[in-house]
Amino acid sequence: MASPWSDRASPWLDMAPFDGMKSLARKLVSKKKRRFKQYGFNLDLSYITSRIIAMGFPCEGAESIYRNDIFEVFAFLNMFHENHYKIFNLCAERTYDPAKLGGNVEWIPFSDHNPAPTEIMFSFCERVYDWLVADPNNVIVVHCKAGKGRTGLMICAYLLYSRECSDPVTAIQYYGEKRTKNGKGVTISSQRRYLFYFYDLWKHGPRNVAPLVISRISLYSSLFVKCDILICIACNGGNGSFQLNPILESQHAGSVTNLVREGKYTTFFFSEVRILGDVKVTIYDSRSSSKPIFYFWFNTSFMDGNVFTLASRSELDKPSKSLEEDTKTWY
Ligand SMILES: CCCCCCCC(=O)OC[C@H](COP(=O)(O)O[C@H]1[C@H](O)[C@@H](OP(=O)(O)O)[C@H](OP(=O)(O)O)[C@@H](OP(=O)(O)O)[C@H]1O)OC(=O)CCCCCCC
Repeated sequence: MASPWSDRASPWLDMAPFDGMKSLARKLVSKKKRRFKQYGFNLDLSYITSRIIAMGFPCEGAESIYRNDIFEVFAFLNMFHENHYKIFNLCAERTYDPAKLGGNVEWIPFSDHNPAPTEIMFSFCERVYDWLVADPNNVIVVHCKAGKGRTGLMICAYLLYSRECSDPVTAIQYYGEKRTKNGKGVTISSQRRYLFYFYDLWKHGPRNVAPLVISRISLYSSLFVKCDILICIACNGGNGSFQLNPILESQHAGSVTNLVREGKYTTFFFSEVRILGDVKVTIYDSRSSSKPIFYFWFNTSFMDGNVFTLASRSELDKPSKSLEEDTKTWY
């Protein structure tokens, strides 16, 4: 899709040109994301469609050396989309004064490398739709920190909601191509899983929110034979919020009724761990419980059958480099 701007002179050209160091730092931090480098701008920003813009976080001060400068973003938006842009900030770990970007900013904060409950995905799509349908010149700008994963999850949801893409695989591929040079936009496994959940709900309507009981967790990897594993399970009780309440922390006495190790298999048995709605399972090594070995999310309404299996390392979120490719886990 062609970029929707004329060849008007850029006021930004009047500003002092970026020096080599700043340009290099921005390029390196952008990694494989496509940048907007025209009319004197140098922004971590991509047009996904002519009306959907993805970008990295708008910063001030030293961080604007290697990320988007909030004042440059403001100049860009007012040059090409004055009075017709709405910004969605998905970044939980930082924010800014919305007035510095004209004030039309909605904050939907969620954590880096994690999905959003489908209820929040639908609410986002409804607000985007209302804005875009209000005026044919209106555009949306979606960002998180890098403007890649969380941004991609929500933009792909809208591409499905608006039927600009026919299915999640197409949406993920399309977004990946428009946002990155290597086609890798939405790469976190649980973010992709939640996009399939969203698509199922969009196509087939709501599901019954099903409570489940976890009685065992099995892990297959030589790594688990050597370390003491901590398992943390939290869920939101099906209320569609980001607020996850801890249901189980295996280091607490009584949570684990038995632990069986056979070769590379490690199986934890629990006394009736009840879960409902969005569930996050996090596996730690007790010796370094600051950084998980891996984690993942699922929703109990999408559990077809009694076993939830992640059959390879690539299905885990941010897996430790020490996990083999054939790592498995099932519940
Ligand atoms: C001279 C500069 C050399 C810098 C080289 C840095 C090269 C480099 O790796 O830059 C990138 C890093 C990290 O970059 P960011 O700080 O922007 O972090 C990214 C962000 O968390 C993405 O999530 P989201 O915000 O899009 O939701 C995530 O994608 P996902 O969640 O999908 O995995 C991505 O992981 P990924 O890359 O896909 O694995 C992270 O790299 O930047 C910094 O560390 C900023 C500090 C840079 C300090 C610069 C000081 C001047």
